[in-house]
Amino acid sequence: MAGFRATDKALFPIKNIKTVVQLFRNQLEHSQEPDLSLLSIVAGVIENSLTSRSNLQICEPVEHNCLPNLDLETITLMYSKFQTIIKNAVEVNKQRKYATRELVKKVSDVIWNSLTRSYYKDRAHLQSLYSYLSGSKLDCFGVAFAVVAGCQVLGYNDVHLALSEDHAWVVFGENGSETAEVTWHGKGNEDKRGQEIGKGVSSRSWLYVNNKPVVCTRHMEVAALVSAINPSLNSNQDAYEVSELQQELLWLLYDLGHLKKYPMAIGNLGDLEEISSREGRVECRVLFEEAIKSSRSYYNNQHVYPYTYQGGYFYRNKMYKEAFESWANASDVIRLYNYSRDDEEIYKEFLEIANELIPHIMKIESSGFSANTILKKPECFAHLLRFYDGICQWEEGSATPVLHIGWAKPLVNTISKFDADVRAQVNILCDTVQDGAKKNAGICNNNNNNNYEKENGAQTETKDEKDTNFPTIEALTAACSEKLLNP
Ligand SMILES: FC(F)(F)Cc1cc2c(N3CCN(c4nnc(C(F)(F)F)s4)CC3)ncnc2s1
Repeated sequence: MAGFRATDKALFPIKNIKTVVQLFRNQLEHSQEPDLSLLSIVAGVIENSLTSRSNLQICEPVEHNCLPNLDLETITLMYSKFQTIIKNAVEVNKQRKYATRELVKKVSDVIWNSLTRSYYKDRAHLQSLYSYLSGSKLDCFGVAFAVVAGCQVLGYNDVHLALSEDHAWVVFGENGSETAEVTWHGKGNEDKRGQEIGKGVSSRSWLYVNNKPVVCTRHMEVAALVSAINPSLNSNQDAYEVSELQQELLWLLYDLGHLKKYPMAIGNLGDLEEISSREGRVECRVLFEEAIKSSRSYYNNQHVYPYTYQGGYFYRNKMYKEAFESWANASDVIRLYNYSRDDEEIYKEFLEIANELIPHIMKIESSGFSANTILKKPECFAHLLRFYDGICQWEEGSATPVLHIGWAKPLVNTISKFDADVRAQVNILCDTVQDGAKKNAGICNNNNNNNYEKENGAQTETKDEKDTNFPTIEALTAACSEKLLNP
């Protein structure tokens, strides 16, 4: 059983980040299960006290880093409150080893029905059990996490959190073979709580990552709650102590091996390292590469965010050719999905890259001051075509259109910045490979070694490679922009 043990209680009152890390280390390294409700309450109290307006002025700097006094009393009260809510509401049939769908649905109902009637669901700091216990508010992730923590309280250690890039649900039963929705997704969609995860059209949507979710162990559920810590004070400031705590805890989880199969958590750590790097740690660029390797190794390269984490890093550091390659690799992931109305988050991601970031790069690069401009590099043109082609293919076979005229102007603008002699150096080698879900004559750069290239056999080559009896880039560009201009 998990639990709030004497060794943990001895750490209170907690006055600094080092002691919080020690509490997490105790829980993670102890042979028994880490206690999700205890750790979520502790993380939530710290986050909320350091990011809420009320506390700003009175946060006295206790020792060098200023944490509010975390006393045992406060934490124990909330910890027992959660136990009581769950145990009083759900009678447990102790004969059963595994949870049933009814049990999971019942725990979800207890959480669901105790939430405040209506509140702004996308607000920050609504992810922890502290938010649930002190304000009866949770966000979409928070509900799923609370259900898993609730099932842990009841002794069902088969119930685990399953995470896609924009949704969360649970797995349970023998070898976690059963799945169930336990929370809502997006705005204005009926929740599907209790149902098993989409077998229908939604299974081809990015939202369910082609059934390659991150299925958490207890330790990875701790990584999820740490990843969900939100240090933001407001839209352009972070509470320093909260992001420092998050970074320390992510390194603890990293060192213990619990981020190996969790690309987004590695990406989160990469972002924090870019902002303030730790002595003696790998540099953030390596972390972004590790997140990509993790997705390729454990999730059949079906996740997009590892590439957009990396692309964002390259973009911020003015490494534009590398950014184009990361974004083209992200596009190679999305091309195999069908776009559905639940995929707005990733749609916005690609829209921002195509219509804000790439045009911004083209503006800088064509201002004539960049000596070794990317506009002279055929591989940059190849990456861009692969990027756009992936989005075109994402749309193919989807019930919902992706592209509209708003995409065309930036696209044509971007492509036309490359001179004909540069474009002519890019060959499109296409062979249409009938692949279960999507035919394609896609473009992919022969530098990326993800399985897409092997599966589909389409590459681009620069001039000095094979000869050119293939449709020229002009033909493809014209076709692509033709399609865009006359959908
Ligand atoms: F559970 C849900 F529904 F919330 C889905 C999850 C999201 C998410 C996450 N995120 C989401 C992606 N995210 C990104 N931040 N920047 C990103 C990139 F565009 F730069 F790639 S992606 C922040 C952290 N980080 C750890 N774990 C999870 S589980």
